[in-house]
Amino acid sequence: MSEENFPILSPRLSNHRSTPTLKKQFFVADFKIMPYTFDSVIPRWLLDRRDFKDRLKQLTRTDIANICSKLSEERSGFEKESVAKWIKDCPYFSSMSNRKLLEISNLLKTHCFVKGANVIKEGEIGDCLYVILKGQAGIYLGGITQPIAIKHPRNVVGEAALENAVVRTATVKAETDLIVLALSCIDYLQFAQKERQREKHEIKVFLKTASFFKDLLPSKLEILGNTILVMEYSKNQNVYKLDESAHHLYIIKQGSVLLEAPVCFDQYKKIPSSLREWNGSDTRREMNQILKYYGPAEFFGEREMILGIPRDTQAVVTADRTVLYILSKQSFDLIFSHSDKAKMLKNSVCRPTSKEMRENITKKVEAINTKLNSLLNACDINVRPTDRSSTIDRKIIRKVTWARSLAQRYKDDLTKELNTVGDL
Ligand SMILES: Nc1ncnc2c1ncn2[C@@H]1O[C@@H]2COP(=O)(O)O[C@H]2[C@H]1O
Repeated sequence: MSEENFPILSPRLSNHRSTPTLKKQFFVADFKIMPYTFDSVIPRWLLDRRDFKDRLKQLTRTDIANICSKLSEERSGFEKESVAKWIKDCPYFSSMSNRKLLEISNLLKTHCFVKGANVIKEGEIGDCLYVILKGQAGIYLGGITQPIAIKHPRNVVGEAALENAVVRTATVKAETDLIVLALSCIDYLQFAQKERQREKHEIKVFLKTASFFKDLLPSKLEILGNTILVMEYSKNQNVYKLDESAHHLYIIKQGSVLLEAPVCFDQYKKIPSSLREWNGSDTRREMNQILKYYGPAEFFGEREMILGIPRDTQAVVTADRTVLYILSKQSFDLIFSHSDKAKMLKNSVCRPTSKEMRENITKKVEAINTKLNSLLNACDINVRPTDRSSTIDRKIIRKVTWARSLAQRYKDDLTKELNTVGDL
């Protein structure tokens, strides 16, 4: 939600002295849902201040938790609208109509969990779903100690059991102190189920735009649409890391992701130990080689899952608010035949061998080093007056200074390039 669209929530803000009509507006807003926005009452210069923006965000978030801890009859129209606006920003609810969002937001109740507490236990019957308001929740499968995913605010957990009428598919743990908004199973069935079915239909239509999924049989597309989970990621968040077990395939709904592989290589470093002697030692360096960028309607993560190996690449989100559809291995195996998987493997991004990647990087490093050395030579920074007894020519000093600064500038640029060579 952009700051301009933040509803007015804080009573402290309502006492703003420069806006005498504000009290009246609040009074009216309590009876009628009115689309007031911050920038209609707070001066732009104040809204643009970073500390003010941060405080505003904090207040808004806390207030959502406060509003949802009241009984629904005790919430004002304005408060209901604020919660509805907040959940519209969650990918799970984003396509619902405003009227529906208002209905649902009125049913949400605040729950708090301390760090380490179980929010959901795998195998139990699902009685509600949760929208994360503050904190992080880890998803754990079958007693594995490492989470298969970490969910952040605006993500939903516990929807799968309600939507597919199955027991809880995973354990969800509070990774930090956690504030969530709960929607009970009964309320979900009565108010959200229909909208979710419509959304699932839209997911199926979207999946048909993704290569490989467009030719799927309708029955398989049905399973795909019904079992797929949606999750939002922020920029630089890892979708998966190296050596993790491969449990999922990911389809990009919006945003972008890059796939990279680490390359280790030994560097021989020489350090002078005396006037004529050098000591050398091998140091191990690791660089990430970018394999591919993925955008909307593309999918990734299938290769290791099909081969049954741990992740030998890592996937990193490169755009804020990237939304991914997640397909579990179980559903994947149900939908795709052996020949489908073989075809997928053939089309999947070709991961160069470590040797190839090493050679590739070494070549680039050498090219940069050559460039650097020729630059330093061209600058001729060791120029000295030939006549030892004469005083050093001022012109030469100036030339040396200039040449040195030029060399330094290029050296800095090239060193930077050298450090990021893995990204080339
Ligand atoms: N692979 C996954 N990725 C992200 N979230 C998951 C995954 N598997 C299960 N979950 C979430 O964990 C929840 C456990 O309870 P549910 O099965 O009701 O709903 C599940 C999803 O919200």
